[in-house]
Amino acid sequence: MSANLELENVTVQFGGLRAVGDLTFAVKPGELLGLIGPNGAGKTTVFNLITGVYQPTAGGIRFNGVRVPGHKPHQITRMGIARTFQNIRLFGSMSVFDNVRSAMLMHIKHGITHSLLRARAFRDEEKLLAAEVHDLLGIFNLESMAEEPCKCLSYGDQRRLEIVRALATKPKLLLLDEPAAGMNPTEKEELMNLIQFIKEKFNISVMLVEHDMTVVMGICQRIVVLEYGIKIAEGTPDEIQKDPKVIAAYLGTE
Ligand SMILES: Nc1ncnc2c1ncn2[C@@H]1O[C@H](COP(=O)(O)OP(=O)(O)OP(=O)(O)O)[C@@H](O)[C@H]1O
Repeated sequence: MSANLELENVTVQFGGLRAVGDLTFAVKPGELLGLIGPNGAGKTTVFNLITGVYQPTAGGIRFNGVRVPGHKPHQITRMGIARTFQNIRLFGSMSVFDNVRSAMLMHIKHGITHSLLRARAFRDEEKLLAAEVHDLLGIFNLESMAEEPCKCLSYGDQRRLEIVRALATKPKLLLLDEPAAGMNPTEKEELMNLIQFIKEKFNISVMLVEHDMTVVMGICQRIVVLEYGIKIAEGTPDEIQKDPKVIAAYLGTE
């Protein structure tokens, strides 16, 4: 099932700095929503609020009706929210396979004590797990590199692997933080296709933070625009591109 995320009047204050102020928006089931704004507008902070890295000073966040604040990041991952980061965060010397396997372990039912008591159940799950990892790597054309240390992969492949790692936790909502950073035009084109493919294939909602306007305007169904932590606009890519507030605050600074 796809996801429904609601932020209602969310504020977060860091000492004297209000990084996000009174922010309300929703990501609907199956939607691809863009979150844009100039540097320091509060986009990554919003991801950190949704994933439990920060707690809101005020306001509410609900995911499929369940309150998010108060839960730890790994509990929120289990609720079905996965993310990638601005800077690639893979285990460089671990193999591609093990990077994806470690993310998928989130879903192993049996703990160590249980495994000792029921070695067979553990072995069965390990086999299932390995098969699922290979399936995922196959879908994303990374199967032939499964045993390579992931630091040997090209930059584009590492970015793709990060997305695969996030998908391995079986999310209903995927948060992508600047996935096109450092990519050339061909890689960006491939990334746009990949994001749309993922959304359809896995029937998930996607939230995209991205500075590249070709990518944002090309694939997002709706866009929320932040400036100094405040929402200044929300609408379709067409509406956003014509919005005078957005042009002044954001596109005007390009
Ligand atoms: N833990 C923190 N403590 C203090 N200030 C913070 C913290 N996290 C973020 N900020 C501040 O909040 C503001 C928003 O930062 P954030 O990283 O969310 O912006 P952004 O829109 O993602 O920027 P960019 O596009 O450059 O990545 C900035 O002024 C930042 O310095």
